Amino acid sequence: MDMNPIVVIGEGGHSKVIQDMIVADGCYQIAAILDDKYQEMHERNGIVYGPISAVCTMIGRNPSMKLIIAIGNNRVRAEIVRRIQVDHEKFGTLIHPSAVISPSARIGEGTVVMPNCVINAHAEIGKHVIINTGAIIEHDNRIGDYAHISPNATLTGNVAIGEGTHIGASATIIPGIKVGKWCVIGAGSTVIRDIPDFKKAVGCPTRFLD
Ligand SMILES: CC(=O)SCCNC(=O)CCNC(=O)[C@H](O)C(C)(C)COP(=O)(O)OP(=O)(O)OC[C@H]1O[C@@H](n2cnc3c(N)ncnc32)[C@H](O)[C@@H]1OP(=O)(O)O
Repeated sequence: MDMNPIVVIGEGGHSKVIQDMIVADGCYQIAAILDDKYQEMHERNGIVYGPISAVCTMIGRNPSMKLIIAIGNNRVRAEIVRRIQVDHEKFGTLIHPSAVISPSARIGEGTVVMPNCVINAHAEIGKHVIINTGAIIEHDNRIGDYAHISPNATLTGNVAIGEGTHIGASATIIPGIKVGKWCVIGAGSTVIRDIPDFKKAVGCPTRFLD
C-alpha cells in the first residue's frame, strides 16, 4: 500500500514520539524533518532535513504531501502556523492505533492523539492540539486550537478548554468547567471552578499563581 508522505516540523523530544506514531499508524511515510537547527536542505536515508522555510519546497514536490507540527510548546505551534501560511487541509491528523475515539468525536487538522487516549462521544477537538499519552477526554468536551492535554490528564464531561491552554500531567477537571485561553494548569491539579483566560493555576483544588 502506498503511504502518503508527511513533513514533520520540529525535531525535539515531542517529535521523537510523533515519529514513532507515524510508523505505528502506517498511514504516512516521513518525507522530511524540518527544524531551524538546520540551515540547508540535505538528504539522509531517504529523508530530507532542512529549515522550516523548506516547507513550500516539500509541498511543491508532491501534491499529496501532509504536514504535522511536532513541537510541544503551544505558542510556537501557533506561531509556525501563522508563519508558514499553508491551507489547513495540508495538515495531517495523527491518531495512535491504541487510542479509543468515539465515532461522534470531531478532531481538527494538525492534531495528534497519542497512545492509550480515550476521546468520548461528541467531543470536539480543535486544530494543532496535543492529546498526550493516556489522556481522557470525556463526552461533550470542547478543546480549543493549540491546546495541550498532558499525559494522564482527565477531562470529565462537558469541560471546555480555551485556545492554547496547557493542562499539566495527571490534572483532573470536574464536569462542566470552563478553562480560558492560554492558561496553564499545574501537573496533578484538580480544577473545580472556572478559570479565566491567561491564568496559571495549581493545586487541589487549584489556586492562582498570577
Ligand atoms: C510528555 C511530557 O512531558 S508532556 C509535559 C507535561 N508537563 C507538565 O505537566 C508540567 C506542568 N507544569 C507545572 O506543573 C509547573 O509546576 C507550573 C507551570 C504549573 C508552574 O511552574 P512555575 O511557574 O515555574 O512555578 P514554580 O515552580 O515557581 O512554583 C510556584 C508555586 O506553585 C507551586 N506549584 C508549582 N507547580 C505545582 C503543581 N503542579 N501543583 C501544586 N503546586 C505547584 C510551587 O510549590 C510554588 O508554591 P509556593 O509559591 O507556595 O512555594
